[in-house]
Amino acid sequence: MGVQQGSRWVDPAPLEVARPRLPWWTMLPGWVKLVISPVVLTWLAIWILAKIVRLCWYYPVTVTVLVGAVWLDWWAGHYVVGALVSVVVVGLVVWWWRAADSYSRRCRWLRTEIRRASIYAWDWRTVMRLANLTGTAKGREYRPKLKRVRSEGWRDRVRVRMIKGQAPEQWTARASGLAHSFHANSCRVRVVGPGRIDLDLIHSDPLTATFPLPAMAVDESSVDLKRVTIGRTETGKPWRICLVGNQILVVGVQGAGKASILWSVVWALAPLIKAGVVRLYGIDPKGGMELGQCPDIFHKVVFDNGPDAVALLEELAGEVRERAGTYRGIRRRWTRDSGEPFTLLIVDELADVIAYQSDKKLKERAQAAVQTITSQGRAPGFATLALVQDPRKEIVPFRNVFTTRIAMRLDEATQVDMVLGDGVRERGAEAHEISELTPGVAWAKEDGKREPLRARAFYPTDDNLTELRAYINGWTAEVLPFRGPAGEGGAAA
Ligand SMILES: Nc1ncnc2c1ncn2[C@@H]1O[C@H](COP(=O)(O)OP(=O)(O)OP(=O)(O)O)[C@@H](O)[C@H]1O
Repeated sequence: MGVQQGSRWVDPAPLEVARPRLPWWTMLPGWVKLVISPVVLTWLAIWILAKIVRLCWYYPVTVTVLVGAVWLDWWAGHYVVGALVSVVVVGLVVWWWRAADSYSRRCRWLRTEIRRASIYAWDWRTVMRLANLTGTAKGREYRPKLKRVRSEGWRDRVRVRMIKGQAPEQWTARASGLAHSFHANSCRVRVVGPGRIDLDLIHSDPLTATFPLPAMAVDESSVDLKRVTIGRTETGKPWRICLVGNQILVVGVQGAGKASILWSVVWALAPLIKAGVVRLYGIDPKGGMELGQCPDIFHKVVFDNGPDAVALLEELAGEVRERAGTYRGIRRRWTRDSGEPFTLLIVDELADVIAYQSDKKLKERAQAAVQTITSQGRAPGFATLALVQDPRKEIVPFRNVFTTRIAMRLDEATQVDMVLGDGVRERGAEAHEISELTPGVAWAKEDGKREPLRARAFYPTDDNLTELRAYINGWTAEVLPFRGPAGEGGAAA
């Protein structure tokens, strides 16, 4: 005999006749059916109402327009409705054609509803089954529920209620298949609450344009060391990093744009550096190729990885210990009114200082000093911004003391795990896939936050660095009279 599974019939054995089995309630006596019919009808009415409410919730504009059109049709006739629809459609096409940006900004709801109906709701059941994301228990199929969809142009955010017993990791493992099924370039899985996840289906990269440095902060009160803006995130928000109580490691191959993070941080801090609230120390083992562009904004700067660099590190490590000692029992952590400057150590190519050092003794001293600064500098107001190309353990053995880790373009997937930690790449942080054409793009992961963040640092130009230097040193551009050979007037800065 055929066996019913849900609403489907399983083929009977050969020669066996498939006999549909009638639902149990059809066998009930007539009077029982009569008695329970009001309950059944009420339940049916509630169910239909719930479906209508659900439809209005997910497609509010479509439902409103349809209801409006039906009412107008009844009130004014078919021709009026036809003319109005034509005008609206032509208007939308012209708007999209002439001002695509404002169209996609203002008509996001339209795009959302169209994409929800035509891509996600349309294929949801099939994709879930084929991707093995459904489950069966007691002959009943359980399916993840498609909830709210939000189309933002470059990505669609699709909220999903998982089925019971399911883990976000099961979705992460199928992210690539989901991206292909829903016509996206990639898919990231974010947990938004118990049993609920967001699928970010990405269609294009919003970080292809470079971001110039913003105007310099007008005064020191407008700079917050806990929220230093160094670029833009892919959602268009400011990319902020916290310097107080934080140690930052930036990893990226040559040309990944590490220096743009460095200068964006210094640019944002400029008023504080000028006012003496922030003191910069720098080590640039590449002979000053990077920090040598603004050497005089540093309290101290060394352009090699030899004894001078190690002496500077040891001096700072000593200060860390000393300041921590003076805080003991008096204050818990550095604040602006503690009177001492906040100290930021910038090391361009950390590996040169702590790993590629030929003198073993110097190497050990440098490692010990950097470890002291990074592990104990948190409370007494010492932060480190270390840039490195190679994240291997042999190069940076104490990666875990850096509380914010930034992965720029990397060579291999395994390096992403080394920088950002296990499991972060699976959540979408594919730093090894950052394009060579987008230097400055990075994935950042802060300790204590589950989700990594994708962003692009500001692009500092040579002129910006000249301005930075002049501002911090208090130089003013003086306009001098220019006398050409013929005695003509001119101007030069
Ligand atoms: N944020 C950015 N936006 C746009 N372009 C950038 C950005 N940062 C860097 N670039 C471009 O990428 C090039 C390489 O950048 P940069 O020298 O900063 O890389 P790096 O990682 O510091 O390299 P290295 O390890 O050799 O010092 C720069 O010449 C610049 O043109």
